[in-house]
Amino acid sequence: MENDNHTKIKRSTLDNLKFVFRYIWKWDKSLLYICGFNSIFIAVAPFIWILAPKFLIDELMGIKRVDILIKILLVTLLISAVTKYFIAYLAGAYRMKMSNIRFKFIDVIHEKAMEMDYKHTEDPDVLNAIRIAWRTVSNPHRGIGGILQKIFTILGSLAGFLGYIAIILTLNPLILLYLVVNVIIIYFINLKVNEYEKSQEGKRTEYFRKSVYVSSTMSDFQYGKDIRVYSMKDLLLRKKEYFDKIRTDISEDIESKRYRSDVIDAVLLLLREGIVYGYLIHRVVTGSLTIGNFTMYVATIGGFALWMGNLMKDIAFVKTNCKYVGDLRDFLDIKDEEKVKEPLKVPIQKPYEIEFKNVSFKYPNSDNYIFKNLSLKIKPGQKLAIVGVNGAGKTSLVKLLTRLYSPIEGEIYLNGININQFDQKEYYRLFSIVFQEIKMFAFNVTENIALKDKNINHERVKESARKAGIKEKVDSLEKGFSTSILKVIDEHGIELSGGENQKLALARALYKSGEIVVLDEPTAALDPIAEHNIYLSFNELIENRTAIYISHRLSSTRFCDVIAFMEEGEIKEYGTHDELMEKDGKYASMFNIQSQYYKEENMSKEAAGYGI
Ligand SMILES: Nc1ncnc2c1ncn2[C@@H]1O[C@H](COP(=O)(O)OP(=O)(O)OP(=O)(O)O)[C@@H](O)[C@H]1O
Repeated sequence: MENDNHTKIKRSTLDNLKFVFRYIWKWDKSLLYICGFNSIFIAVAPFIWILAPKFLIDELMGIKRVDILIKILLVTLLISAVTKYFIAYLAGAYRMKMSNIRFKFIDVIHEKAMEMDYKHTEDPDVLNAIRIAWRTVSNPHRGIGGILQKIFTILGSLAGFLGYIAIILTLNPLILLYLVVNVIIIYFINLKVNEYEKSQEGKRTEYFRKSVYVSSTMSDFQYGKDIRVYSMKDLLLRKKEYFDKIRTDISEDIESKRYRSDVIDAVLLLLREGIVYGYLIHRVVTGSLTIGNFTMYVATIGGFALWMGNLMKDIAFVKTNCKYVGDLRDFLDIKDEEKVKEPLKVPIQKPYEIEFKNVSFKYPNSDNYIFKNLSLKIKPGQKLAIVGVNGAGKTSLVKLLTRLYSPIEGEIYLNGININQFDQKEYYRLFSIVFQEIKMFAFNVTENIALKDKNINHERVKESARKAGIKEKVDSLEKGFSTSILKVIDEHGIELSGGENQKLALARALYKSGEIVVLDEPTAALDPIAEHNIYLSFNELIENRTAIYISHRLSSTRFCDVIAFMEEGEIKEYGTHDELMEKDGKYASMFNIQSQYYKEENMSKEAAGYGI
């Protein structure tokens, strides 16, 4: 997780706490008040049953006044009941508010995940970082939720500290010293175990993420066909088992370390109890301690040791969990590529001219250049077809144009201005794109076309669907344009065919009505009639916009003004269909191979009496 844009910064516990509290203060101050009051009650609660027995026993061993005994008992019960009530009430209020705070932190993570540079989304380190960040806020008892709980318990405990010390000092300062040393040893043992657990978190999260991926694949409808037809059940189960085994091994290792620390804890406790009880009994036997005081000291020392042990564990917990907060901050601090300080307005004069000038590019974490010194100009309103074999770099070109990735060298210009100069969001608005892998959302048809849920122009949605050739199908559905796609959110949702999805994606691009149209294999899944109709209305769809059309069906490129034939990241041939055919180069050869196939097919159909 330590590349140029994603570095781990060492942050102090205090700094991480400040980060958490700054957000909570911004979102819901009342949570801090609740925690503050809670810590006061937590501080008071243990002393009620430390002091009350002393007064009761002293009275019982002395004058035995019934009215006084009843008063002590009633006051004690009342204070105890009130304290318990408030602790329970505040705990409930805390849980509710803390959930909201955690949801807000989760939103912060999601926002970052959706806004960061696209290139980060394929980086496994970043994917792990998202998971770790998510774990920091998703569990109410760990990460931020746990820190907040503990920090106020710690404050409450510190307030009670003075009470315990005052009582124990009246017995013997050495006892206090002994107890403190005892507990500090426990603190360091705990801290070591927690830090070990933290050090394993990266690996544990990595395998958790892998296991979750396989789990979700196993129950994902989209993979269901392959899983069944290729009998993939065992393969997937084995993979999941392998990932889970590594996770479990890490957890077992941590648990065994925790177990050892608990054993040391128990031995120290036994020693402590033996020594302290022995000393107290000795004092009673020699007559220097009353039974009332004996009871009070036993309760105080037991309470103090327990309290201080918990306090130390809580501090160790906060210290370790603040490191998780550090992970969350590392994720939020992942740097995007530097943007221009004062972005330019996207020019309004259209249609747009696009120019790639000496562009070189390779994907992050890869040494292979996809393009070297690529230059290409698309004139205003021109329709460019890009063709070429698989992996030639056609889609990569679109990713660069849309600023999903940036060139390593060279520039891309829009109307003569470097596209990096524009505000990214405004620049995105220019594009109507149909990507090669079509993704539908589990929302209704209208939302899938408009890609928003407010201020939708329903007429335009229908018109776009009509032009894309999907309106008839949608109208035939019981709920028409309100029908949900996929069944993830709505059990009555529908599953569209590959071609129908492609038409819907086309309708989406038409609805957006961006000034630059990019169609990456838009008809690959369409039946010949639908494809033919799209070709017929191609000019109507695109109007006079600048357009890039990527296709393997070379016949479709005739609708474009100019064709670029790509191979190994280079434009090997460039010209109109007729020019390239005349050149008799690779394009012509590819075109002839395809048309030969059609011709042969037609001939055999003719021979079979189809008479086409
Ligand atoms: N995210 C990525 N990381 C690393 N390499 C990638 C990535 N995406 C694509 N590539 C590689 O870049 C090369 C060009 O891919 P691209 O998708 O641009 O090809 P294409 O011409 O559109 O292919 P096709 O006709 O199959 O769609 C391929 O070799 C591919 O493996």
